[in-house]
Amino acid sequence: MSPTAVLTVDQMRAAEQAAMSAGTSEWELMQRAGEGAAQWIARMAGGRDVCVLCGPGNNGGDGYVIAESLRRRGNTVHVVAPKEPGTETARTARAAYKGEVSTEGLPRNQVYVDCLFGYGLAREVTGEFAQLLENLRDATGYKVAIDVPSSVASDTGERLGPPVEYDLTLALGGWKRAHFTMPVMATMGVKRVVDIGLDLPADVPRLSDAPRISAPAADAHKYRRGLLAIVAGEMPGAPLLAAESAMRSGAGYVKLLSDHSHPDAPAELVIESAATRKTLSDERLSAILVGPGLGRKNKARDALGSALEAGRPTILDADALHLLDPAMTAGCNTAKIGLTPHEGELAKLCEAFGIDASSKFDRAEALHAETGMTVLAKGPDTILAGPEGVLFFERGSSWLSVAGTGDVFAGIAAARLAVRGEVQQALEEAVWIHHEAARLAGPAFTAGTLARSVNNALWSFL
Ligand SMILES: NC(=O)C1=CN([C@@H]2O[C@H](COP(=O)(O)OP(=O)(O)OC[C@H]3O[C@@H](n4cnc5c(N)ncnc54)[C@H](O)[C@@H]3O)[C@@H](O)[C@H]2O)[C@@H](O)CC1
Ligand SMILES: [K+]
Repeated sequence: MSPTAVLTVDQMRAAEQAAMSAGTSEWELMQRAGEGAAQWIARMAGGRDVCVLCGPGNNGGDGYVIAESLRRRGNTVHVVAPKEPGTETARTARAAYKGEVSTEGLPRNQVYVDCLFGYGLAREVTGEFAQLLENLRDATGYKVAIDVPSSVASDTGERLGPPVEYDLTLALGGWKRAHFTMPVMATMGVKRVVDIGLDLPADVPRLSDAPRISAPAADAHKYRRGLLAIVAGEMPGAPLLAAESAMRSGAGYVKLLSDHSHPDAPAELVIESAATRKTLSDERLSAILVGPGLGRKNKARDALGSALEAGRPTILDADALHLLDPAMTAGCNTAKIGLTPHEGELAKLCEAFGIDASSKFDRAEALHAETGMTVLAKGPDTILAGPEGVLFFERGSSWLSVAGTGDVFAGIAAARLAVRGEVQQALEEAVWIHHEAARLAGPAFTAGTLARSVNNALWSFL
């Protein structure tokens, strides 16, 4: 079992099929899933009454196993099932449940366990099922989604029925993509995987694990710890913010290449005149950041061209992503380049590189596959596509939705690249550091406060 694997419905079905071919029956898998979920629910419920909503498929089957397990533990259990089970295994589970079943209505003030639909949900939820989900949405009580919320498509996170806010979501056997896709991932409450003993594939997208960040070597000096050059442009504020966060992300030396006067710059930031081909070809440069505040005029295009020509490990953000096209990257070692687009920039890049995909996941994956560049698709959900595969992330603070946090992120990413040298590792670390800095910065922070929280965020990963 690889607990971080994030699977499509087809991959999940294949893993279950493999277990069944190896001799474990579907009923055995359902019992493991239901019993595993019931252990969590029993803990959360204490002695409270539990209401289990059962659908017509195997997700409903899990519900009957959960209901019977909780009934045996002494909880008062109500099952609401508008339809009789339609699969053989769910019928077995139904027969094993020794309590009452009603076809409609929702008792009040319960611990609600939603087993109407799992990954088999294939179309819009209507009729009595939609009514039940609306009742569940409006009910007061602790709400648990089994496997996935019942109105959500597992592969895409698409909403196919009334939205419900859950307190706990128990993924059965492994994560599905919907668990890390906005906006539905924000409705799932605490998320946990219930292990049912499946052998999950290793070559699939996975959930990022917290990184380990090393302190500098005992004999480190500023160049060995990484020298980062930040290429400024038209607007002075954004590259300065990126520099503020980069200086606190572990690199030994951060230079801002800018013709602005920067009266607010901290004394420890080295500011040199604007980037030229010559300054960017300095062999000591461990990484280059281009994009924040760059502008989109000819001068900006030239600066980007010089940075790409230098061939150093490079992060491209903001305006650089608007200027980038296949002609500019031709001849570059794209394995050294990381892109950090938000949604609009990702769409623009896909247009420039001729990629026809619509979901964030597909766009990020295809852009990496097409160009060789590593793509960090930012936003309230985050997808990283690079040579090591695709990574999903848990959500960061929603206070990050303020101007300048992207510049702060770019600074962290570029500094980690200067330290690590590997683009995908640097971007993965940067997401964690950014989220942790946001947590430490508290509510309603500004980008400047966020940038100044970055060094303390590193504590969590040492
Ligand atoms: N296959 C296995 O080995 C295991 C499956 N498990 C459970 O099985 C679930 C998947 O089961 P199923 O594939 O049976 O599918 P689901 O139980 O998710 O639901 C699909 C059922 O509902 C119907 N349906 C789909 N969309 C509908 C709609 N909008 N309105 C009305 N009916 C609709 C389908 O025709 C099918 O009967 C998983 O999410 C998980 O909970 C677990 O028991 C673990 C083992
Ligand atoms: K469900």
